[in-house]
Amino acid sequence: MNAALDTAAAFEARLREQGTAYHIHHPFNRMLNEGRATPEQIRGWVANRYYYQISIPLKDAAILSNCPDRELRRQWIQRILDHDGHGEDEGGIEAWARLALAVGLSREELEDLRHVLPAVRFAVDAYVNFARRAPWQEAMCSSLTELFAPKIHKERLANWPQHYPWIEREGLYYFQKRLSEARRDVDQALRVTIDYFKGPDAEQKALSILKFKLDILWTMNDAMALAYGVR
Ligand SMILES: O=C(O)c1cc(C(=O)O)c2c(n1)C(=O)C(=O)c1cc(C(=O)O)[nH]c1-2
Repeated sequence: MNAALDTAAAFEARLREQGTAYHIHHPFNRMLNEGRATPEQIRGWVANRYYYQISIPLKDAAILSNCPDRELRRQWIQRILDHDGHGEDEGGIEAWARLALAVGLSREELEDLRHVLPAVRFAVDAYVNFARRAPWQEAMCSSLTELFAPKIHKERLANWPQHYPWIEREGLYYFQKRLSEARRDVDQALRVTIDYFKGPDAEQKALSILKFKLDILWTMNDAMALAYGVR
């Protein structure tokens, strides 16, 4: 029993070690969070990331469509509600739209996707397509970049108000909202991943899936750095 717990803890530690390749370390993200970005660069990032935001529920619906486990579906469906909203809750996509308005984009230019770069679109679509085709446990595992997301959201909440006082504070609500949601998401996805990927080969497979997802986020930043520059 203890050996099984040790193995699970060691596997989780290896997953967490992959955080060295998280986009928090990308020069474009570092520029944003260290206060060196121009309003145009911030607007470019927000408009491009919107494509990720609107694709997340499609990705999660694809996972649900492949998952025969009712109990897990009952938990996983919360992700779609978080982003699309339900009842009185406007949801994360609307919160992202508020961020866009706060940085000076119009709702029209956000929603018609005119600023979305081809490589960002390809990278995000690769994530959705992976979720459509892969076994649902692999697709759930690929969400584990969220292990590293609370730190990046916290950096934005801590640094953006001082570096970018021209952005209305309410615009940053999305990042606050994600702090607790991401922690809960990670608990679910970690449980599935630790249960499903047993043994060295399977663990290696999980690590390669996580790397694939890290690469998606990194590639989005590469594309934005090329289009909007890095200072
Ligand atoms: O701002 C970020 O850097 C960042 C990263 C990630 C991530 O690591 O995948 C997500 C989010 N934000 C996010 O807001 C979010 O809702 C989300 C869902 C997922 C996922 O893979 O299911 N990742 C992320």
